[in-house]
Amino acid sequence: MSAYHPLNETEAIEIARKLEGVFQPDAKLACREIGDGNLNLVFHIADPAAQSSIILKQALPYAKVVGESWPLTLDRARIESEALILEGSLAPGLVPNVYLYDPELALTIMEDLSDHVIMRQGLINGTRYPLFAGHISTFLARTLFFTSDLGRNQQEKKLLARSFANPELCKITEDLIFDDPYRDADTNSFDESIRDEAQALWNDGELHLEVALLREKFLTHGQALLHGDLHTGSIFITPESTKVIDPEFAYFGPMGFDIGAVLGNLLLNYAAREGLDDADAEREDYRAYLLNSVTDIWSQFEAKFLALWNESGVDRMANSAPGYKENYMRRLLQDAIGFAGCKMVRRVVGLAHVADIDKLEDAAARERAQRLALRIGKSLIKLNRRVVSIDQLTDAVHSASAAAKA
Ligand SMILES: Nc1ncnc2c1ncn2[C@@H]1O[C@H](COP(=O)(O)OP(=O)(O)O)[C@@H](O)[C@H]1O
Ligand SMILES: CSC[C@H]1O[C@H](OP(=O)(O)O)[C@H](O)[C@@H]1O
Repeated sequence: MSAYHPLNETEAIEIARKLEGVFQPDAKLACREIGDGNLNLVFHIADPAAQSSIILKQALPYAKVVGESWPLTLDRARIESEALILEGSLAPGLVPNVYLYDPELALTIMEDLSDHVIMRQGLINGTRYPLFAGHISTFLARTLFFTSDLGRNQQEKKLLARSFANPELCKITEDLIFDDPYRDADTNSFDESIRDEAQALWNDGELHLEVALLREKFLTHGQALLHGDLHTGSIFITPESTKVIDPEFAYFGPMGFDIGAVLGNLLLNYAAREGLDDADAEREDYRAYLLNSVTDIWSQFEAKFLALWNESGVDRMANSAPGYKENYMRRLLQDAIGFAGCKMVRRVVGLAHVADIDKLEDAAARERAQRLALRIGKSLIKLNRRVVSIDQLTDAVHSASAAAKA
């Protein structure tokens, strides 16, 4: 019989106490369940006297945000811990250390990052993170390159892909990002005041073609091992340090999906500022910072990825075919921009929104932010296959902002 059951705080303490080399045997441990995500339990366990602490994350057999009516595999705890360990080896210092994975209880014990803040909250507070573009571009370039056919032996890559099939979590993304927002689905959730926008999404054939093409990529293009859910709620940050958490959606998919997740979530914060009553100059200054971050992330990613390719490329044809690298990087940029747009649309009309917009208390302000996020998202989706430069993203964002004000 399986020993699995959701833990309470006392049980979490007992498990943490057994972890070698962390707590003294007689330590007085305190525990709080702090999970604020959509899926799992997260326990913070600390010995305040010794100033030591750990995080114990346990998968529930269902999606917490919906309840027991939405069963979900416990194997996602294995995927998350294996992905964290692999990412940590490829991008040292950019993910938490994993101390233990227990398959029976579907739990992972990892480094406590409570001295960082969740980036979504940091952006909502208006904090700037000058090192972020450098850190996240390194994370993306190294994890994506070294798990792709460009940087890894292709037979080994196929074997690795077996452990990251992750069909149940992929299905969540396939539905919530690439299908439900474009039809009158039960899972959708939006304010009545923007029903006209939702209906426009359901009836826009040009948009549906682009989303169907991006969905096809998500379904079929096993380019590299993705984090799979790289939004700003999956990033812990300080001005000096960046740590990526929560890769339970990891699978072999199109690289642009991870890049687009980061860019799209920065742009959701940009759109949310439409609803803030900051003095205009201050608001536009922060928006300029966000857009600069977006272009820096892409430029630094491109440079780092190409440097890795030039130094460590394992595929003779890909290394030497004239024009192939340029073609590859252009397709990556196009995918990133298309996926960024999809990520924006789902967070306004689909299940599971973002605090940047939802926490705007004034209904009219929230509506302005939602409409702008949709305008930007749709424009990026429609633009994606025509993009040749990251500047086109910036232009599209400026045009959408200007049109929203007109
Ligand atoms: N390593 C960690 N250190 C400190 N807090 C953490 C850590 N991992 C998760 N948390 C806290 O738990 C919350 C939910 O974690 P997350 O991994 O995003 O769960 P879910 O998979 O349910 O979305 C985070 O927003 C953060 O507050
Ligand atoms: C029913 S899961 C909805 C949504 O939640 C996940 O995010 P997180 O684990 O960070 O809370 C993921 O983005 C899913 O699309």
